[in-house]
Amino acid sequence: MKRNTILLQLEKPGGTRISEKIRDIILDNENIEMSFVTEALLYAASRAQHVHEKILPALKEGKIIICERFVHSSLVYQGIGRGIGIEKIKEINDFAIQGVKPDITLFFNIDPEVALKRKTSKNRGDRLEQEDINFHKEVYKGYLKIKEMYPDEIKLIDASKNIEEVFEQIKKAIEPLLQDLES
Ligand SMILES: Nc1ncnc2c1ncn2[C@@H]1O[C@H](COP(=O)(O)OP(=O)(O)OP(=O)(O)O)[C@@H](O)[C@H]1O
Ligand SMILES: Cc1cn([C@H]2C[C@H](O)[C@@H](COP(=O)(O)O)O2)c(=O)[nH]c1=O
Repeated sequence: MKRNTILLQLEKPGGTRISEKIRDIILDNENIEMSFVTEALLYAASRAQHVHEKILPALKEGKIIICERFVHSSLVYQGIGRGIGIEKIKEINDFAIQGVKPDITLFFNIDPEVALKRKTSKNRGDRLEQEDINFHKEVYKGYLKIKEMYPDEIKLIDASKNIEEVFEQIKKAIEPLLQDLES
């Protein structure tokens, strides 16, 4: 289908009233007793609502969607970081997303220690961000593994560069795709 060029900026992984409530439960620093399985299912549930309420209707209207974080995040954080396994996480997410598949995924490649410093410079960070640095290193390695598994779907962006340079890389990565969609 020819897509029109309206960009729909969507929040992650909330983006709807219900998804935001689920996200608050996941990231609440007080929920220290949450099991890894519960965490994985809640991310999938939040994503299911997002797909149902926002993504599918927007796709039907021919809109181009930019979404921060999608299934790959769960594959690496819950599948690898939490040790549940990529296959199980893929299974529950396949059920959640009803066949929706991104045309392209941008992976902002940066040393996990630098990323964590950036993200926690203003506050102490959410329940996931407060995990030990080794967890974040595993997640980072997980993203590299996922990139090897799906080389054509994922484009690497060097996020160690300044914001202007990062923006230029993003434009270069998505421009061919936008041209394809408009032709
Ligand atoms: N290229 C860059 N160089 C230096 N600082 C950066 C760069 N890109 C982002 N930052 C800073 O790093 C912090 C986190 O960036 P950003 O909000 O883009 O990450 P995020 O993963 O979307 O965060 P979250 O989703 O948790 O809000 C912000 O304070 C932002 O200003
Ligand atoms: C979508 C998703 C996210 N996470 C983790 C990653 C972050 O530490 C927090 C919050 O996400 P944000 O978008 O950076 O604010 O949640 C995760 O573990 N699994 C996921 O599927």
